[in-house]
Amino acid sequence: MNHTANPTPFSYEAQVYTSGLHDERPPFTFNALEWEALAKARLPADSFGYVWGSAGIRETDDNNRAAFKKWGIVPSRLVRSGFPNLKTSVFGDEYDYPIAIAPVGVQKIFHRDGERAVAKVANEESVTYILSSATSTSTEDVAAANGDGPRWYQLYWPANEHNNITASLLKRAKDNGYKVLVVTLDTYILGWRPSDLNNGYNPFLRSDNIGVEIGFSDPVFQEHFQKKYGVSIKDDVSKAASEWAHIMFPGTSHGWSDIKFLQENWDGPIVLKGIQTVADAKRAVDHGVQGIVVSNHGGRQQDGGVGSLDMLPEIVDAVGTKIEILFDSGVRCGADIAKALALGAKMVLVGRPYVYGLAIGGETGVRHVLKSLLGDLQLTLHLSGIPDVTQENLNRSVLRRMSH
Ligand SMILES: Cc1cc2nc3c(=O)[nH]c(=O)nc-3n(C[C@H](O)[C@H](O)[C@H](O)COP(=O)(O)O)c2cc1C
Ligand SMILES: O=C(O)C(=O)c1ccccc1
Repeated sequence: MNHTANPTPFSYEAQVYTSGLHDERPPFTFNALEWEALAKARLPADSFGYVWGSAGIRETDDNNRAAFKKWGIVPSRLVRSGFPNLKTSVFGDEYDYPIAIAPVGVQKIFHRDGERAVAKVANEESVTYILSSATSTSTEDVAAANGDGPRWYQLYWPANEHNNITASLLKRAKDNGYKVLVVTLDTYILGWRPSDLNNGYNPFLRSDNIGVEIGFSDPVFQEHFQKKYGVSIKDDVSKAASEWAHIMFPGTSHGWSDIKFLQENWDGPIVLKGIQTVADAKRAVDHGVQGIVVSNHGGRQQDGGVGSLDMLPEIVDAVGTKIEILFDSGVRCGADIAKALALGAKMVLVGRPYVYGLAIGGETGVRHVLKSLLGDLQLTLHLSGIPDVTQENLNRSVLRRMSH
């Protein structure tokens, strides 16, 4: 199937300059590094702390950014190509753009329109939407907002004793048109995050229980809760929220042999998110999954870690011909996306930038961020003489490792 709704060449800057002639200004800055500060000015301290937060003293987060700066793009001249084609092919399907909306939970703490706004804009801009299973909007409502847009489903994986709940979550995702299952492996418990610890803030345990919608709307979880406590969810909402939080984040990891259960309960591609070593990438291949996301969760889980991009080349060298490799953590601009693609990623997940856009301006903000990143990516490739994002044209030969 082709997820290609938008075949026309992309040129956001041309649109912006033309509008400028009529005194129309973009909704907010194009400087991607200023989005964080704008979001901070808009949000309550605890929700800003939640999106900005990283583990420990933020070394992993810092290393994520530093990793991009170790590579420079070297341009080729006199290349007669038009505006670069950004289409990419993953798991046998074609997608208009090589970026996806990273799964981010509890989006209503950033804007009242939350996941709905993001899913709607993702469809309009033809960007793949990955729904977090820790969201403040149900699987079904997000699918409705996303319409015929490309969408994938991210699983926080309940412990084996709750396999019936996992099966129900997967069935709902399948029934609602989510094509790829992304299983996050690095977050069976939340990391040590000083910003949230300072605020005593866990979005699951807030009084309005904003991050538990997928659980509360799940018939198998409803039944489980009723059976265990003898009351319905609405009769003891805070107990139900804490029960759901413990199911989603059981505190201990699954093992590799548990992957089989997911394969038996999902008939599309399965992607493991959070891989950081060659050994694990090889295990993923051995266990027959279709893809991995080289990711350290944006540095939010384990501190003192390597930059996610630092690990990408060796993982691509080891398993790149056997499995699809996606990437996230630290992506902030078009050149970052180009570097991750050049190092072998098929698709790049964007996290905090679009959340900042959501916080700053709801749908308009998300649209501006996506268009900016794609416009920047496209011009960066164009001016580097790179006609498209296939490995044939966008590969390590366009990068130089810098000495600093
Ligand atoms: C506020 C927030 C919530 C997140 N929630 C989830 C989630 O529910 N599931 C998941 O797999 N990853 C989650 N992530 C991690 C992202 O999917 C992604 O790996 C990370 O944001 C990438 O790093 P970046 O923010 O530096 O781009 C979350 C990240 C943020 C910032
Ligand atoms: O904060 C996160 O990184 C995350 O994955 C999460 C966990 C629980 C609720 C929402 C997001």
